[in-house]
Amino acid sequence: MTKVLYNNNINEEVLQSKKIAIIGYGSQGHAHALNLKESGFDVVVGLRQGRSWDKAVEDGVDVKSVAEASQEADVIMILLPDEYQPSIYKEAIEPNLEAGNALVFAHGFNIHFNQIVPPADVDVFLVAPKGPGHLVRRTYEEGAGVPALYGIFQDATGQATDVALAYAKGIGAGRAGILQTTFQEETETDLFGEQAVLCGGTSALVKAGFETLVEAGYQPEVAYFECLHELKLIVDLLYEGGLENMRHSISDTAEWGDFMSGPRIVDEDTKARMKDVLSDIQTGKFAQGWILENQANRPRYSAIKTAESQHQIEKVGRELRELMPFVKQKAINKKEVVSNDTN
Ligand SMILES: NC(=O)C1=CN([C@@H]2O[C@H](COP(=O)(O)OP(=O)(O)OC[C@H]3O[C@@H](n4cnc5c(N)ncnc54)[C@H](OP(=O)(O)O)[C@@H]3O)[C@@H](O)[C@H]2O)C=CC1
Ligand SMILES: CC[C@](O)(C(C)=O)C(=O)O
Ligand SMILES: [Mg+2]
Ligand SMILES: [Mg+2]
Repeated sequence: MTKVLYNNNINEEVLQSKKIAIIGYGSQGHAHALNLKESGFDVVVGLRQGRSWDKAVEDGVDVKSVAEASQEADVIMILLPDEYQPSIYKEAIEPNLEAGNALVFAHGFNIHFNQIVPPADVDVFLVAPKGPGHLVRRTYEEGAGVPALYGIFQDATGQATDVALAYAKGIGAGRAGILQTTFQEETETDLFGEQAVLCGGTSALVKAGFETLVEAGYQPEVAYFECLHELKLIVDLLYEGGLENMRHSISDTAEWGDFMSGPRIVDEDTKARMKDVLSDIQTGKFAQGWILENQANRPRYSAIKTAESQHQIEKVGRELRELMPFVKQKAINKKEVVSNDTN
């Protein structure tokens, strides 16, 4: 089995004498900054003036411009949206890099697809949590953590691995498990997972199920509870104990239906299309398309985002969640975060 590291395998001393700049205070940025700070490390956040800046100040974090934070830090973690990283790196980070600094990423996209080419005299590594930033923060506060991958692209100082592991421990990943990877493996598996299973595959499955029931004349509210709301409860069982645990909790009727109908929905053709998706990631076709979409100011991204927000499942869901105070509460917390910054 691959070696999985936990807190007691890691000595964080190497990071204690260093200043860490977290560039960006969005989903991952706020989680890394606050977790590292509470783990006892010296953190500064690099931002432009705006919503995130105000939120970080409100959270009691030291905030400076991207250039200033990069200049004074030894370890610079770039937690900006992937598509904006290359220009901000060129303008405000690269001119402030010193030999022996560490340049860090939570996703390998820009290094792997050559959008950022760092100088040879800095360490370059990734610490990539395998979960959304808000959960990196929430689980840390609960005394738990989200697993993370680490990978070394350049080891100019000979300390890159030790610093990467200390960083991963600082954000709470050592409570859940830390695995070694490469930039190529992290980039390709992360893109595949989010497109085929976690985000793209799941959204498409949920919408198709909802539409099938509504088009057959069933109430949209019933379809919403069946195909979206209950998914969280089922996924909790998967998270806690895998497929077996989920199947232990559901009825035998559901389990038989799972065995009989699941493979009719996701069959060999689906798997062949998954392989196409993976191939587009591996060849760089997906990355090229996303880079061009951004260069054109995101016309397709914006149009699809608007259309998706108007889908019937979203309208029905908004209404139903208003009537569930326990779900609504979480939504309000999230909305506050979103309205105060972009995370
Ligand atoms: N989202 C996630 O859970 C995960 C993300 N990752 C990776 O982490 C990295 C960060 O992603 P994510 O957290 O989603 O990013 P977000 O979209 O949440 O980041 C937004 C942050 O970037 C800041 N920002 C945007 N443009 C600029 C700019 N021009 N100058 C200064 N600050 C700017 C925003 O500030 P402002 O308020 O001023 O706009 C905000 O603080 C990416 O590499 C991503 O692939 C990895 C694992 C999971
Ligand atoms: C699943 C999406 C993700 O890869 C993540 C939260 O891990 C992302 O890029 O946001
Ligand atoms: Mg991911
Ligand atoms: Mg991702």
